Amino acid sequence: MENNDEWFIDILNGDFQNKYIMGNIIGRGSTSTIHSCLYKGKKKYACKIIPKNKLKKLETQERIQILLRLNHENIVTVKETYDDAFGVYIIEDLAHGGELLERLASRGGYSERDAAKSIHDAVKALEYIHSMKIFHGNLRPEKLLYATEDENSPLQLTDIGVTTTSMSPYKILYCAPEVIATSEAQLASDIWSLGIVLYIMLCGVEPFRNADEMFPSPYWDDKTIAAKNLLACMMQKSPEKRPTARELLKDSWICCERTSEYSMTDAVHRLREFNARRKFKAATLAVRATRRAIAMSHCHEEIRS
Ligand SMILES: Nc1ncnc2c1ncn2[C@@H]1O[C@H](COP(=O)(O)OP(=O)(O)OP(=O)(O)O)[C@@H](O)[C@H]1O
Repeated sequence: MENNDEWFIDILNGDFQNKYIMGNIIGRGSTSTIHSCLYKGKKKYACKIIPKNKLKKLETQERIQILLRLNHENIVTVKETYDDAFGVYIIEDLAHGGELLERLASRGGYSERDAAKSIHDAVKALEYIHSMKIFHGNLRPEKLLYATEDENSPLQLTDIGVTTTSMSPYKILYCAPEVIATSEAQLASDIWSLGIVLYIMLCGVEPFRNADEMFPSPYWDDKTIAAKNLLACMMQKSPEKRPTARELLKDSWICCERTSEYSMTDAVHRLREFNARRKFKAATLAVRATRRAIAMSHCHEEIRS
């Protein structure tokens, strides 16, 4: 078994506590807990705490090296990392503007053009990491956060390849067919996952797997051919046939060239229901994960004493 005690800098001996004051929990995922934290009494950051028992040492060290190198306006910047016997602590920019679907669902209505603007930001982030041959591997709506509360805030991608991806039924919704079949993701798998996010944004329901009709009535009656064509390309079964992120940046719908400004009020109602269900499922997974982490930390304490 690996000795997890000293992966990087020991948080207890390092200067984490001199620099940061840990604040409230602002988010929970199935592998981590996210706190706000205050740097030198001045600037707020997010601190993501991942228990080491959910990570593989070498893989995590490599991924953290990558994360620290990333620098793009549509990616949440990782500032530094720490670790102690319990976990890895990733200090990153605090995304003040909340999650993508939360913001859309809180609006009275939104258009294909509004959806395209957000997707354009997500595609720019993918183009950047894909150009370095890095894939996200776990792209879902909660990985797309607004940097600020401003209406024109950039959308940012987070959690690039840090956690090991367990396949819960909830996560499978966003997994490309090749990931479900082989558990191996590739660059094109991110394009499929983003396609699912866009599908949900446009009609407020998830795609019906194995259905004959990809765009069933009444959900898709008022959507443009350009939007449907784009989705049909992004969600092709064969990964080789999907457009690359670079190609998507030239797509006229994504670039908002004549993209419809008609307000999709039905979609927003359905999106609110979808979002409530999504939050409930994510919270259930997070509670289970927290219980497991607490049980593990008790074991750890017992072994130490
Ligand atoms: N930098 C950040 N700023 C603000 N909120 C954040 C930040 N990072 C994560 N969050 C919030 O915390 C929630 C959980 O984060 P995330 O999904 O990355 O956890 P996770 O444990 O890696 O998830 P999983 O392992 O289930 O994929 C997000 O949905 C988001 O609301």
